[in-house]
Amino acid sequence: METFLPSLTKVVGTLGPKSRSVDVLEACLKAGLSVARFDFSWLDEDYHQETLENLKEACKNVNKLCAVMLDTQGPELQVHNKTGRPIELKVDDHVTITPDISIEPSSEVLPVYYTGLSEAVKKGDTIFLGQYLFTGSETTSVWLEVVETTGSDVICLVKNSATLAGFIFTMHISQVHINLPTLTEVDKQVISTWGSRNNVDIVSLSYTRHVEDVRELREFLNSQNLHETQIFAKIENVEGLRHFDEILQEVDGIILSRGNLGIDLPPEKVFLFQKSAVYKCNMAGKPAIVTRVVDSMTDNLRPTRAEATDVANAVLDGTDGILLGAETLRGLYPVETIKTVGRICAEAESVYNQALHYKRAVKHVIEPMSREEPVAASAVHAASKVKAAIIVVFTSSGRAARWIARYRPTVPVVAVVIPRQGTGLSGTSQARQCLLLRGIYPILDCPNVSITSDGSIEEADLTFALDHSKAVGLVKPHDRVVVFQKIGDSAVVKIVNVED
Ligand SMILES: Nc1ncnc2c1ncn2[C@@H]1O[C@H](COP(=O)(O)OP(=O)(O)O)[C@@H](O)[C@H]1O
Ligand SMILES: C=C(OP(=O)(O)O)C(=O)O
Ligand SMILES: [K+]
Ligand SMILES: [Mg+2]
Repeated sequence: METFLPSLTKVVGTLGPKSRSVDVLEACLKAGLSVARFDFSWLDEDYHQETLENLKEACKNVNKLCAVMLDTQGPELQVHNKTGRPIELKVDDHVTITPDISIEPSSEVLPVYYTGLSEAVKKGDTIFLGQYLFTGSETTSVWLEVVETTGSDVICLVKNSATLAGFIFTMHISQVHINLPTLTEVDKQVISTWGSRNNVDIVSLSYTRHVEDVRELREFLNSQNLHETQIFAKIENVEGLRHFDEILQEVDGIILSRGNLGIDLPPEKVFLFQKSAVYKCNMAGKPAIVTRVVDSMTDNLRPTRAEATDVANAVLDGTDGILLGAETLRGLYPVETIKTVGRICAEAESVYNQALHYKRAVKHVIEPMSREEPVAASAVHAASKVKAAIIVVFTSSGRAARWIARYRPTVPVVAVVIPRQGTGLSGTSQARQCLLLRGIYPILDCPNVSITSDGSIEEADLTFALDHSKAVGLVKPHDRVVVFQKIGDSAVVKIVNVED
């Protein structure tokens, strides 16, 4: 049987060839997909638009919300293999990387559109190249070591035999600064057309390296009238990690891109950065998303035991969401992958040390301290004391939902999103952005109820929330529910019983 909310932890799925029909998207949503990621490193606006239209239809058919995330290309280096013919590389052979993109890629030469490469690298540096970098059992991506540079060319030693398949290969050079803007002209173009047309909920800023990158994107979004769009910084290299604290202050959320991070860092360092970064996000009350968890499910129905354990550990670390890439984009089992990840997350949530987390969250004060936040904390505390089935929170901006999520309640939180009066905003973006927060299940308020300080209307709205929760099976008659709401200037926690 399908549960309505398979897990409190959210699943972000990258949409592509294997996940763009209405049927598959409906199945993905039912399996627990909350956020759709459109990766503009691959394919064009028309392709992504078609997928998005199908997603909208699927959402309507299954009556679920799904957030839309635009992922930028950023300063990603790519080798374009126009013919699509596979390229064989043999261990111990040499291969030359050249900025001359008029050359066809082959076993001898790999053209990449970046002129500064030979000046940026030195002997012994590590370069990775592949359609989907380093999955662990390598046959489709390659590890190269820089031997020498001649002029603008870089000569490398091949460290593992591989067949590069596909039309675009991503190149990653470990711990080397790429002198290209984080928000490129191509990205600006995509945001101003595709992003604006679809009023995207989130931009995922690939290769965020400095806080200025975030500020620049914010300014650009504002210039495009995308004031409501949130920014998630994708941390993919050591440069981004080094500036993590400043970046975290400016963004709405963090994506730990472990695909790239895992090859930028020595392997033994990855786990600690994950734990530390997720912890910082938790304390700041901002969502943390972890990527690259079940690579092997791209071609297999079951994850490896290491992958399954890794998903669980990400949940125990406090992550809000798991981002699936190749698994949903071009994998054979997009729906099964979402289901499997959801089941592992739910199992880990059931043993999550919420009490310890709660204590730490209470101790860590976010400046400036808001008066409502401690009340949100007591709502979460009350929910566990009275064994509430759910928490209901009323929010306009999503802020109140974030406060509640920060204390990591063990029960689902129904966030009723009330459009802020006089702004002309519908609240849809705010509701969908809540889909990135662990445990938060947003519902859009019934559009006809206008908000006054009149108690009767507020009661009517709680009835609406409880009826909906009953209908989807989150509560049943006689369950207890904790409500967190603002009435005028006061923040209120109350405990109610669900009626028959
Ligand atoms: N039971 C209720 N029915 C309808 N509206 C409510 C109810 N409880 C609270 N509200 C309203 O919901 C809105 C929550 O928005 P707000 O306080 O601005 O939250 P946030 O800071 O999260 O944006 C407030 O306008 C509040 O008065
Ligand atoms: C998700 C990642 O990046 P990409 O955008 O290349 O899929 C990653 O590096 O983990
Ligand atoms: K990208
Ligand atoms: Mg990446």
